[in-house]
Amino acid sequence: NVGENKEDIQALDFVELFEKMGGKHPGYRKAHASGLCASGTFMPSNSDYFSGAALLSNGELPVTMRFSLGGANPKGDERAPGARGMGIKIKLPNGSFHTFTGNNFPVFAGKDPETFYGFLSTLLPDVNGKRDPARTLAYIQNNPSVQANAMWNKTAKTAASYANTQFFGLHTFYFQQPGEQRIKFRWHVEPSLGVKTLDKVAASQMPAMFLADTFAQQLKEETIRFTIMATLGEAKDSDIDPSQQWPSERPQVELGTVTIKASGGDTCKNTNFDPNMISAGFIPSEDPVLKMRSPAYAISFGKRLSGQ
Ligand code: HEM
Repeated sequence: NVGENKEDIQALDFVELFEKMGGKHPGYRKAHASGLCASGTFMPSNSDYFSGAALLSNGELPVTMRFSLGGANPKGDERAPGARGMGIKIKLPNGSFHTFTGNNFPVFAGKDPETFYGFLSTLLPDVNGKRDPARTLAYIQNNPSVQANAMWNKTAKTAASYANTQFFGLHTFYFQQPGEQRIKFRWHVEPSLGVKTLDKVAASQMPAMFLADTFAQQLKEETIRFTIMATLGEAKDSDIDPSQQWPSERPQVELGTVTIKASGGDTCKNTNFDPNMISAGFIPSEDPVLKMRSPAYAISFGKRLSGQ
C-alpha cells in the first residue's frame, strides 16, 4: 500500500520510514541528522498581545539552538536545495523551556500525518532501487494538501547560510492572556542578515558541507540575530492544518530577538527540540501534525541517546 493514504499512522512508523529513506545512522537524529549547534540569548519585545507571558517578562534569557539539514543522512549534501531547519530552546528562570522548531518552507506537505506519510512513501525506491517520479506526481495530483509545499520545493534554491534563512513554525499556537482572550498565532523567524540563496552554479562550486564554516565566519565578522515574529490569525484561519497558509495581510508582531554568541561543538547534542515543549500561558493547537511530532521526537531522542 506504499504511496497511498495508510490509516492510523503512528510516530514509530515515521521513524522507521525515515530510516528506510535515509539509512540507519546509530546515535543520530532520525530526521535532520546533520546539524550545527549554536548558543546565544533571547531578548523579548514588548507586546500587548503577549503581556503576562513568563517568556516575555524576564528580560534576557539563555538559548540553545540547532540548525539542520532535512533528512536522516548525517553527511547530507548542503549544495542541494531543500529543507533546512532550526530549533530554538529558551530557558526561563523557573527552569521551564520554550521551544521554537521550524523549517525554511512556509507551508507543510500535507494536512495531516497520514497524507505526509503517504507522500514520503512515494519517494522510496522500488525493489530495483529505482525511484518513480510518476508515482510521486500522481500522489501530488490526488492530494491537494501537498501541492503548495511541492510548488515551494520545485523553485527552492540552496540556502547560502543558516544565518541567511527564514524559518517557519507552520503550526498554530495560542497564548492565553491572563483572564482574557486567547491570542491565535503562527510564528516565523527573520534573519537580521537578510535572506540569501545560491543558484545552481554557485551552489555547485561549494564544498559538500559548508554551512558550519560559513556561519562561523559570519559570526566572526558581524552580529547574527534572528527576530521571532508572530502572525495573528483570524477566526477563519485554519488552526489545525499546516498545509494551509494564512492570508499574507495578517498583522505581525515581534516576540523577541535571538542573538547568537557562539556556534559549533556539541552543546545541542542531548537536546530534544520538541515544539510542544512551551512555556506557561502558551497552548499548542489541535493540529494533528503538531501532535505527531512529540512522540516522534521522543522515540528518536531515546534511540539516539542509547546509541541506536
Ligand atoms: C509528522 C510530522 C513530523 C515528524 C514525524 C517529524 C519527525 C522528526 C524527528 C523524528 C526528528 C528528530 C528529533 C530528535 O532526534 O531530536 C525531527 C527533527 C526536526 N524536525 Fe521534524 N517532524 C515532523 C514535522 C516537522 C515540521 C512540521 C517541522 C517544521 C515546522 C519540523 C522540523 C524539524 C526540525 C527543525 C528538526 C531538527 C530539530 C533538532 O535540531 O533537534 N518537523 N523531526
